[in-house]
Amino acid sequence: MTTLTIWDWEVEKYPLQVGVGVIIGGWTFVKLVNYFLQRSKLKSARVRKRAECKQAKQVLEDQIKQRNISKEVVEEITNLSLSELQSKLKDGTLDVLDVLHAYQAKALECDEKTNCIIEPFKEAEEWAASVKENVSKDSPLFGVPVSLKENYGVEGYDSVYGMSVLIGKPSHEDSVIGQVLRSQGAIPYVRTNVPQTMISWDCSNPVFGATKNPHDTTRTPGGSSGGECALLAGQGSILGFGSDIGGSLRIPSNMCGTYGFKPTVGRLSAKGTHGCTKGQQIVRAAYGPLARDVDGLVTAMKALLVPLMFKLDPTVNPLPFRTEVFEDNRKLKIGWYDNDGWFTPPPCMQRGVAIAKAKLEAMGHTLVPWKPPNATLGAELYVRAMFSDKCETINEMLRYDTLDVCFMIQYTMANIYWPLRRFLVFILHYLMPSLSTGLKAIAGCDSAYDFWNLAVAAEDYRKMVIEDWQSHDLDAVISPGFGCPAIPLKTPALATSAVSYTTIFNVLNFPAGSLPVTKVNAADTANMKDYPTIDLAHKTVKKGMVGAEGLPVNVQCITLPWHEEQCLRVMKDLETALKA
Ligand SMILES: CCCCCCCCCCCCCCCCCC(=O)NCCO
Repeated sequence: MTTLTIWDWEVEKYPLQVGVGVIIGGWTFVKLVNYFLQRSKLKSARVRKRAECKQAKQVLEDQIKQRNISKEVVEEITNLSLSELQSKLKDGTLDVLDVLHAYQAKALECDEKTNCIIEPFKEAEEWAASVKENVSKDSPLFGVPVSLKENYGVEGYDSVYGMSVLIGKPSHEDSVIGQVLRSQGAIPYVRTNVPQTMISWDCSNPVFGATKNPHDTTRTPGGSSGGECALLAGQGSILGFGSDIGGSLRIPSNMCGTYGFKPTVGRLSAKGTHGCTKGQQIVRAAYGPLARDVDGLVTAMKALLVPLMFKLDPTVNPLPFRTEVFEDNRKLKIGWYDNDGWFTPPPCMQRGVAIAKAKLEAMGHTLVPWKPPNATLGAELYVRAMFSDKCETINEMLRYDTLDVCFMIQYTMANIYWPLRRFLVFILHYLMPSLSTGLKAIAGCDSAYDFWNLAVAAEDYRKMVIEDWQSHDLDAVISPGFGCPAIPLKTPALATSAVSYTTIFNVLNFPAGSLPVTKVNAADTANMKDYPTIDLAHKTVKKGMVGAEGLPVNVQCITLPWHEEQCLRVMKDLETALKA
């Protein structure tokens, strides 16, 4: 009888061991093969998607060449402000198609420099023709080209937000905001890039690559609506739309020197938009406009707050734009702060607030020091809510995907094995307290009971901040636009703590807008020598400030929930004072 041997084992002697070994080996082999097959499937999907989008851009570029539109005309049209453009479209000085063609050409030029566009809409010409035929010239956005962040659903187009698994799964209908925009005469013409998962303030992903800042292409444009703001800052868009669950309308506005407005959740419709935190109801995403001036934001809000939106999405508050509140010229009491006590912003951000404060005072408003109490609790609640599912939704979507550098730190922190997490939380508490707080909070919730308690804690925090605000009798508050100006590409994940300046108003669900007030100057960078380097985030910002001269610096204006018009009014006052 022959003896079956594996290596030099006699199988008959160890049947159990061999059996278990074969099962484990076979299972591991099948798992590994499956893993590599799934990864290669996703890689092919990415390659295919990139090629399709490149091809769509190429087709548009060829059309632009054929149209023979001069560079001067493109500049002339794209340099007009929104109100100038609107009046020229209305009185017929400019034709809807010419305006569209100018913006298409300018958008491709911006894309060349910053990689801000995912793809143009193939139907843009058709939509423009339909606007000319069916929409009244008196409609607020008649003939205005608009850009959309990639997570706005558009029938027949994928919303991928850097997750390869979402490639080839197109939306079946347009978002409500998209539908209302088109009914008001707007023409969507391009969709813009975002970071993987959109839970990042950088703007890169393995499908479409990194978007760069038009002011300095070695730096981030911010995120997650980074493609939108890079395009606006390069004059490749006049009006864009994005989303904000932690600052995504305001952070890239601050990095690119553009204007962004986050309304109260439920003021504008979220129907037909996409994201990977849909089931998380403690901090919800708000949708809003991005523009080149405050008038652009106001025009967009007015155009959207109409009966059609309330009909298409009856879950939104049916409150039309209150022009009387926006135009009110009563002098206001405005709180200000330049350090939230959680993350120290560099001197340029504090100077931005000082400029805004002086300008608003010169307009007759009263400015008093105030900041949201307990910013550390605000940051903790934010991170726990965002990762309350222990990152499982994202883990599932990213299982076979390539992880982008913009999400790597969040992913790693969320997935650390619990004994190691406990150990690190304990050690870091003494070395880098804010990192320790973040690491503890990002562990999320252990049960539904835990989640309910988190919801109660967030509610109590909102109540406490509102009471404090009201006890100071404030109408509005101004703060730094973010924790820092644009820092080099790939470094934002190392400075995640800087998001406390924007995330707090998502936890609170207060309307907040961002507008440019100044630029980083040589004195700001020289003053960095005293900047604290207490943890990785501060160190990253300090390093990132080298060579930052000339970058935009924004401030935020904030009001209580549903007071959007008052928030925009403060922004308008500040813009007027700055331009005077
Ligand atoms: C606030 C304290 C941070 C401590 C570090 C812990 C890591 C937590 C990671 C949280 C990152 C949040 C970034 C948010 C950026 C903006 C996201 C956004 O608004 N997206 C729009 C989606 O529609």
